[in-house]
Amino acid sequence: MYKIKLMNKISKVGTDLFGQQYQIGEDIENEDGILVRSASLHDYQFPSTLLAIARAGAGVNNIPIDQCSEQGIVVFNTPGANANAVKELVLCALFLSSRQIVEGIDWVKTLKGQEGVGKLVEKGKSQFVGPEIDGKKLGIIGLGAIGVHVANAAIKLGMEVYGYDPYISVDAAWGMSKWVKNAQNMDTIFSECDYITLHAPSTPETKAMINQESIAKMKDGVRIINFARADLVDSQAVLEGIQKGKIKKYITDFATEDIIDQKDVIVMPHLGASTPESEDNCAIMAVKEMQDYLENGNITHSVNLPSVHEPRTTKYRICLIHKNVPNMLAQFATLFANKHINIENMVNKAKGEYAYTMIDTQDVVDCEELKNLDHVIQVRVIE
Ligand SMILES: NC(=O)C1=CN([C@@H]2O[C@H](COP(=O)(O)OP(=O)(O)OC[C@H]3O[C@@H](n4cnc5c(N)ncnc54)[C@H](O)[C@@H]3O)[C@@H](O)[C@H]2O)C=CC1
Ligand SMILES: O=C(O)CCC(=O)C(=O)O
Repeated sequence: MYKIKLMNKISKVGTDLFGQQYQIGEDIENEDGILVRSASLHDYQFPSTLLAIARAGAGVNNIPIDQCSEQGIVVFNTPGANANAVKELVLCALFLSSRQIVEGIDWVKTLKGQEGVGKLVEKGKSQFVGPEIDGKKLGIIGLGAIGVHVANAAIKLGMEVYGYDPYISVDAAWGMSKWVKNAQNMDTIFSECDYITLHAPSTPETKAMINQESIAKMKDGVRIINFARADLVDSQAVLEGIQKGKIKKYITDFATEDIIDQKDVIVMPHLGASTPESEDNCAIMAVKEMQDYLENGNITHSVNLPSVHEPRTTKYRICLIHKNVPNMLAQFATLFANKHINIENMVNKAKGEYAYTMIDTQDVVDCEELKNLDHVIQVRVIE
């Protein structure tokens, strides 16, 4: 029986995929796996039983990745599973940033009870004029699953699109419209674009990338959209930019105390991925990743360990998480040889400081001896 703890509401379409051998719930203790959306795990005490965390979503800044790696906990996410949902809301944000829609709607509500609402509307509407996006320049920082979707859609809407991503993947580049201009640096985005949208993860490198200095390089009247994470933007610098008339609008999916009631700031309650389609997609992908790891040791879409996937052909599979240092495989092979256990298949891959080895055998091995080897973090036998 595997125990799965739910840290957020996860779509039933996904959790229903867990079979009879799973116990799932919010109050589970000593869990083998955690399913989470945006809940923070930074202060969560991981039980020694925990093998894997699956984030039903893209951003993993709510999970202490280094700590997980040190404890041999595999962390998965669900790349691209919510990208279309976010793209659609970013397109909405583009229009909200241009056309004073929210402000206009709020104003209409203030006319309740007044005589001749129709006439008042026609008289007052000129205060809510805003430009069309057709022909304007959009800068996209981060061309991953979401950035590429947004770029392609914006091209179709007639925008001139500039993209910046120093680590763009081959897949993302293949999926992107050829009309997207390759910005060699962020300054090109800042100096050229009428609209700037952020789609890079929260990392030490992206922290406060929108700040006083970068805002100073932007065009007057720039509109900034942030559906990535709050900490990519120095909100005080944005408020200052708005006050000075440099920034026309700031639209974000992340509520922080200082911006929620400010003029020319529109704050959404982290709604980017909140569609039934995206919630189902993320849950299904996260559950499948978790199941395949717990039952077969296979790793797909992990952010801290390499992708390893092998069909099962033997009675036992020994899964080892260890440091990515020389001589590990030789030590494993020697230990198996000394026990006269034949290795029928062995695969080893590394990601950064950590590595993962799967060894398939017909005979069981004593885990304690493997665990006692230097640099071995976790040993598990799957039958
Ligand atoms: N508002 C919401 O509900 C959601 C927000 N997100 C946020 O959006 C981010 C992006 O999501 P995806 O596109 O699915 O992830 P992704 O991993 O497919 O794309 C991220 C892209 O950012 C690029 N990047 C990394 N560092 C960069 C830098 N310093 N400058 C420019 N580009 C950089 C990467 O190379 C990658 O291509 C997530 O990390 C998450 O924080 C994601 C999903 C929903
Ligand atoms: O699960 C959610 O609603 C948040 C999605 C998100 O921010 C992400 O996938 O990074």
